Amino acid sequence: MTKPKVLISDKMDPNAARIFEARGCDVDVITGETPEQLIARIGDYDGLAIRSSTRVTAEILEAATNLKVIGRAGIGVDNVDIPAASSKGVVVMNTPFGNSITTAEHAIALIMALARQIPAANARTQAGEWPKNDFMGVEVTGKTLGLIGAGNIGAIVASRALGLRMKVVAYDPFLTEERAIEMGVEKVDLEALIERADFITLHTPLTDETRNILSRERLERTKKGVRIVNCARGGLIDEAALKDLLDSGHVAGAALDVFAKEPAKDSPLFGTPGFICTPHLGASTTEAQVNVALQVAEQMADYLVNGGVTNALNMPSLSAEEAPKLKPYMALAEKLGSLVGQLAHGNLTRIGIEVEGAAAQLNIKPITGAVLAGLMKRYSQSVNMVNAPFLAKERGLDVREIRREREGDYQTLVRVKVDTEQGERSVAGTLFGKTQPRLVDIFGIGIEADLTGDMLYVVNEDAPGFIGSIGSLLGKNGINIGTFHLGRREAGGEAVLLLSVDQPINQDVMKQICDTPGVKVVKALSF
Ligand SMILES: NC(=O)C1=CN([C@@H]2O[C@H](COP(=O)(O)OP(=O)(O)OC[C@H]3O[C@@H](n4cnc5c(N)ncnc54)[C@H](O)[C@@H]3O)[C@@H](O)[C@H]2O)C=CC1
Ligand SMILES: O=C(O)C(=O)COP(=O)(O)O
Repeated sequence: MTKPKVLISDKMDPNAARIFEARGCDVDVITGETPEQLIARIGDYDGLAIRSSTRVTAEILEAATNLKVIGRAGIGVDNVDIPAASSKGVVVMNTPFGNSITTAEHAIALIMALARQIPAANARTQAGEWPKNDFMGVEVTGKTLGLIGAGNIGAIVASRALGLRMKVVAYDPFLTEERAIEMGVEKVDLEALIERADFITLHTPLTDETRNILSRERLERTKKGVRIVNCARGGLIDEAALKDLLDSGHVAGAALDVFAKEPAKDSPLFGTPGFICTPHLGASTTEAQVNVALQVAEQMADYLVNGGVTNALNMPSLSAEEAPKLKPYMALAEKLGSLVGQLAHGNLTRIGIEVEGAAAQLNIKPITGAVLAGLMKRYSQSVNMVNAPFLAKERGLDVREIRREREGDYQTLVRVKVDTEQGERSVAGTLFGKTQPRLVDIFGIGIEADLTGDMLYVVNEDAPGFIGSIGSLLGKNGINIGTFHLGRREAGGEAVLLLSVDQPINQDVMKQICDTPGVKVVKALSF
């Protein structure tokens, strides 16, 4: 049998190559190549091991004719086009915990560096100035740290900050009161955090929701003298606004490990008084790099040699026997979870997963995993069907599974119920033709829809002419409708319109839909 071939394309601890070889893979280490060079080379490889420098785009995946697995020695996978990898059948794995402590420690180091202006004081002292009177610092003891994102790294930062006798207030839509109490932090909403924090530190992935989370408007509402740290992802902060507010003195200090554009070689922030930066060093300790290198090589080799799946972001872990029966239900479950995640606002505290009829005869754990993965995927890049139940438990989400005999019209039904701040809401779906997922109930309104691609969700008052007005509004804006699904509570009552479109709907068109008479709720969805 020929050995699987692995390419390590980013600088990685040498333990990774050793493990690949010990586990029966051939390995090449070729770092720093251009995309064109990687495109020319990638066709030879079964596995690609990366950190954050290699961008695995759709073009690279197109050329990767033998590729079976991409392993990220680290956490963030925003440099991998996961939908493109999935559609090519390439498994994407990461190492969700290996560098968390190290990154949290970097955030704490930057908080201390800001409080005492250590980099500037160091530079001027070594230049022979002895500027003892120019660097009055602040104590962190008793100060309020605003934590945006209370996942793995955020929780470690909170524990260290509490040790420094800071008060920690945290904003995270998935943080429950119980988990906040366990962490010793006060759960707050984002606006309260912005107004109360003396220091702010970011620990979220970069998603459509978190992009620009520290916008100009929010930065302007921070406390005068606030100090800000970002060791998560560039793009979370409006860098131009940060520069203006540092210049005006409203923001006393900012420390960035990550930038919207990396490598950052000419940022306008460079040289601004109060500004500190490091070149994406959050994960750069010997300990973390050994952890992630060993783990990624073990996981990738296990997949290439034995077919075992661990920490995959786009594939469930399943035995060969169960897989074919469960897969269509899992696809349905993932879509229902994703729908609820996109539509339910506020803090989710309880999730009920009811499986009825044919599906209830199977092992429903993967169905639960798929619902939770769908539900949480907009909050965390690292979530998958394997780790979603664990993450839900860790965050204190109350997950209830119920299986029952067939009761209603459908041979099989999967229902997802969530308790939100607006009360209980539920959606349900079934399989058509044994394999095709279909939504059949949305918040108590019967409908029949395939959840796929870009979609538009509208709640409106049922009235003559409404559907035509939405159709012509989309047509006027050059947006082609793929499928069109309708449901209503009763004639003249609340109605739901769910349609698939051939391209994402921009903000301007969303606003026009919002302004259409009779519209109560509008949301762009993506599956
Ligand atoms: N600078 C560096 O070298 C490193 C950076 N990172 C980055 O740190 C970030 C956090 O990593 P982990 O803690 O491991 O991830 P995680 O998935 O454990 O936690 C992320 C948290 O962000 C929360 N979140 C999602 N959307 C949110 C929103 N709109 N507002 C507030 N919170 C939101 C999630 O609920 C979750 O609790 C990732 O972006 C990762 O890529 C990770 C390692 C090294
Ligand atoms: O793990 C992550 O998300 C990181 O950002 C670490 O990036 P790196 O592996 O140091 O390029």
